[in-house]
Amino acid sequence: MQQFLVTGGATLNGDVTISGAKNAALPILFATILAEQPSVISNVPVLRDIDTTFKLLTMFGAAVQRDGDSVTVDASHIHSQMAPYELVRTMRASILALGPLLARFGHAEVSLPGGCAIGARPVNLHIEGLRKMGAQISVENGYIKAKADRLKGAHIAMDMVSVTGTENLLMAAVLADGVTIIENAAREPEVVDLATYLSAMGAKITGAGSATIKIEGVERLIGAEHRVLPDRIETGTFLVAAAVTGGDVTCRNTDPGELEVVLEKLREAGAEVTTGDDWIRLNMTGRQLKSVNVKTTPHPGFPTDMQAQFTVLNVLAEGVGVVTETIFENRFMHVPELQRMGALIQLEGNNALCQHTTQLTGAQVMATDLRASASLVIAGLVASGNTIVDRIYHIDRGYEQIEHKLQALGAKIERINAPA
Ligand SMILES: CC(=O)N[C@H]1[C@@H](OP(=O)(O)OP(=O)(O)OC[C@H]2O[C@@H](n3ccc(=O)[nH]c3=O)[C@H](O)[C@@H]2O)O[C@H](CO)[C@@H](O)[C@@H]1O
Ligand SMILES: C=C(OP(=O)(O)O)C(=O)O
Repeated sequence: MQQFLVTGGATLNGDVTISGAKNAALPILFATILAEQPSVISNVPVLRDIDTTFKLLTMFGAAVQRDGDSVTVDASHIHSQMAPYELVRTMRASILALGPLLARFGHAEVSLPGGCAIGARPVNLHIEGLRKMGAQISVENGYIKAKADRLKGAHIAMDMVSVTGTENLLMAAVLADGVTIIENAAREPEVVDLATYLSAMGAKITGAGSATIKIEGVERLIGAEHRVLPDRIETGTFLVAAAVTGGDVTCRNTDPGELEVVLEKLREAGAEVTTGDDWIRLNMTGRQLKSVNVKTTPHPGFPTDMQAQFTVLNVLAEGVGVVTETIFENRFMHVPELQRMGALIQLEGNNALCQHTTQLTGAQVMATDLRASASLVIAGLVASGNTIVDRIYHIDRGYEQIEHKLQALGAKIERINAPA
């Protein structure tokens, strides 16, 4: 098992190139299933979740070829519509295979993903939406079994905002017979990116990025080329790392428009943030970090995937910052680990009260999920001495070469093998 060894004290300075967004690349790669011709998807990050997706696509019978950051998927010879538990349990987003397999082949069998460190994460909205479109769905032996000769357009009002739920229904609706309306749809940029790719394939979609999406089903889709949008959460993670180390970092190949709320919070925290078309610079040199209150909500609100990083920021800032998590019921697993590093945090329900902590101290800490791992690395960058972050397979799910990118900015971080 691998670990990160982080030695605190370095100030981050320089440029970092942001990768394509994991949470956009995943649905888009599953959407390639919808066409008989190959699609070419570029700006695909090298990540464990992307490898898992390739394994699933290959298992279905698609031909997947990577050339640099471009991936060609040829789904013309799909022969299996089954996503097994062994793979689904390593990546919840495997549920995104359900909509496209069912829409194109009329049947699909996908393991239930189950809960994870951040919450129970049911998929009832995916199932209810597909049922509304005429699918017969049963859950047997831990598998969702879905059938429909051809899905039918439907009016679906989602009880809660769900990102992958919206994406699954969108991918199902593009080949359905008739018009589908998804109300209370997720408005995340990754949903819009998926809709842009589906439209390039010939889908008829309006309203992506708003709470109501209208889809007019078509008979078939064709292969298309698409460039995945930049990863706003990777961007935000590097910006927080720059802020807490008092550094000056420019994120390149990114999109400031995707993370306006996060940039506003960083300014409120005392950082100088400037932006161009495809870059964001955060300069903290000689400036005082101030605490900020953050409350996670669906886009365009503050993203839950940036909550753990802002928890660390608040611990290091002057004052008391309250971090409120409203999306997931258990997304504070990083808090006990940060407390082991000396962080003054009090948990009260879904609020974390973060008090200024003069000095974090290096410790051996355990990563429990993707963004929790990122927060522990950030804490290690400012802690005294050495921090060892265990179970970094979580971080490898969603951050491309994070140690190399941080090293290039001056951080002292190494990937090491855990003692046997
Ligand atoms: C691969 C991907 O894109 N993952 C993102 C996606 O996860 P994901 O799509 O799984 O998250 P959702 O938006 O679906 O979840 C939001 C909330 O709705 C609940 N819910 C969801 C579906 C459902 O059928 N029933 C239900 O009750 C969830 O338990 C959660 O409390 O959006 C999350 C919220 O922005 C992000 O943290 C994840 O990084
Ligand atoms: C929670 C995340 O991912 P997933 O939905 O794949 O677990 C994330 O990207 O922070």
